[in-house]
Amino acid sequence: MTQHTVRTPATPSVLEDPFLDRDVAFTQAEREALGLTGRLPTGVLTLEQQAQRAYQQLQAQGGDLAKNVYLEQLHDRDETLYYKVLTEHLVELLPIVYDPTVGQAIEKYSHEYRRPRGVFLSIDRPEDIEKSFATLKLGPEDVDLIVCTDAEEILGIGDWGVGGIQISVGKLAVYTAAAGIDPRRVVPVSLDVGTDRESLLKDPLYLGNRHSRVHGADYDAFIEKYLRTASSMFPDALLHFEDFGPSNARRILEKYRDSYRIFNDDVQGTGAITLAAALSAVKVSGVPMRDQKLVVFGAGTAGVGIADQLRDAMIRDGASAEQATAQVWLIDKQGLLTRDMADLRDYQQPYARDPKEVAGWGTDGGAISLLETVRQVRPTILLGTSTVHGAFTREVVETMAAGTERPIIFPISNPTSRIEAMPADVIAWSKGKALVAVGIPVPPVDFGGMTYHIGQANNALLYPGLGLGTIVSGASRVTAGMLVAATQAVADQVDVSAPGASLLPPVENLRASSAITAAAVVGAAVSEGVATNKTADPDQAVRQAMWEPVYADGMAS
Ligand SMILES: NC(=O)c1ccc[n+]([C@@H]2O[C@H](COP(=O)([O-])OP(=O)(O)OC[C@H]3O[C@@H](n4cnc5c(N)ncnc54)[C@H](O)[C@@H]3O)[C@@H](O)[C@H]2O)c1
Ligand SMILES: O=C(O)C[C@H](O)C(=O)O
Ligand SMILES: [Mg+2]
Repeated sequence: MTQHTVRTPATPSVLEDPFLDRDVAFTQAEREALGLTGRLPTGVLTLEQQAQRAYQQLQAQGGDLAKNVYLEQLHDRDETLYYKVLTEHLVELLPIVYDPTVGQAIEKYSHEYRRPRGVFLSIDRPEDIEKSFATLKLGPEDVDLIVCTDAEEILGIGDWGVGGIQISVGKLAVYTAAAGIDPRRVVPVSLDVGTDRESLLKDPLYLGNRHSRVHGADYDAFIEKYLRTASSMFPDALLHFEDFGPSNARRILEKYRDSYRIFNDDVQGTGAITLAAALSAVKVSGVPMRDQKLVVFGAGTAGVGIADQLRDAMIRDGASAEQATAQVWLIDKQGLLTRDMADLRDYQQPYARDPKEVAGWGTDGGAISLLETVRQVRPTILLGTSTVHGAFTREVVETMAAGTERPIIFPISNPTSRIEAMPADVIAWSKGKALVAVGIPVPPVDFGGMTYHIGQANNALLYPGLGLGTIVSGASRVTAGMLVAATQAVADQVDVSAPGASLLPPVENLRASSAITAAAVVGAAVSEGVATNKTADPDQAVRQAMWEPVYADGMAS
């Protein structure tokens, strides 16, 4: 019998490692030294030329999902090139790697799957958490940031099981593109606790745990084990929680915020960016923050997170706690929330109204509707976090505009299929009076001879800077003061003096804007006494920390 020798891998390992690979940008000398002789076409291109080619290939993809898949493949091949393309075309590509296209990538995850990225932790094998992180071969000081999701409430599209890994990947891509967080020092995580989506459970190609969602003590123990293991293996890492369901997002944050370096993006990031947009809008409307009246439609994780931040801002502006709380009205599936309702969530309770106060209000099948609430309250701010497409009807917007001179209207449910109203409609229905921001990127709106620039009230305009500031300061906790500093830093970057101006900084400037936000966060972490790296010059510390997509000088090693 012929003796076969063991076959060496067909592709040299350096070409398989996305942090080392430069493909045809390797020089002849590098090719020689790395054992790549004869394994690449002779031509040597620069990073810029490779980025041009990749961008051309991207343009040839048919549709946004195909572009997302193409970019993920590039991400898996050459991280530097991926981030070069992404940062150079951020305005165009953010909606592809992030919201709204990331929603499709999540829904189609098991079918579009090419290769794994991230760490997949299963509730059926909690004993594997440590072993799984250990396979990364990263030391205790090697990780700055971990984004995890259990995918129960992805954007506004619900439960997508293991496909949720793509929101962890997308959020991290934004952290790097927007704030220069080093992509070698981050980890995306899927906490696979099952799914209640029948179509996934029945799909033979579904890649996640094939059972319904686990709740209760086993779920809690799994989350606690994740937190304990991640923070003891990587004590410097910020632990970002994304798209958990309404019964867990806030509960986990409240339980662990004082003992771990955790951040819930949907509660805290969303609250902070929406407050930044509201601060800009208040400058235009002239109604002081302490006198604002807020109606929240969709009183879940994001809605109440925002309500809390706006209430705190009213208090900082001089309102008493009682007055500020009384200036918030929450509406959920039951209609306007009142204290006599048996099924209120604990975080909704502080804002539930006294039934006596609303006794004479019109009801529809027993519930007080959004329209009736707007009619009665004459709110100055209307927020949409309900996932109900079209809920802000013409009548609602017209009623809002009849009750206040410059209504502030933020339909921020994502993705586009869930938005409560499109900005062009809100502006037209309010005859150009409404001050609008939404979660997705939208083009400017022309109305009545004016151009209205619509700010993107998406936590992506805030969390990258907050994260960078947390990492640079080595903050042991993400404090309320750090969130306020981030909010104020974003709001301060906006000039609303021109009519139709955006309420938030443009995505074009996201890198510069995130650096400013990060420096403010470092300052707050130092003054709040949670910084472990105390720097005298936050701006410089932040700038130095920002990773750039370049092939480092010398040989890849
Ligand atoms: N722009 C941003 O930065 C940002 C950030 C976080 C969340 N969001 C969006 O906000 C939406 C909600 O996200 P979440 O994490 O708070 O989800 P969630 O499930 O915690 O909250 C949604 C709430 O809306 C309520 N709701 C559903 N149907 C309703 C109806 N017909 N009438 C009134 N209320 C209704 C639900 O009962 C729930 O309380 C999503 O679309 C998400 O994409 C946007
Ligand atoms: O992911 C986004 O676009 C924002 C937000 O975190 C959301 O859940 O919608
Ligand atoms: Mg989210």
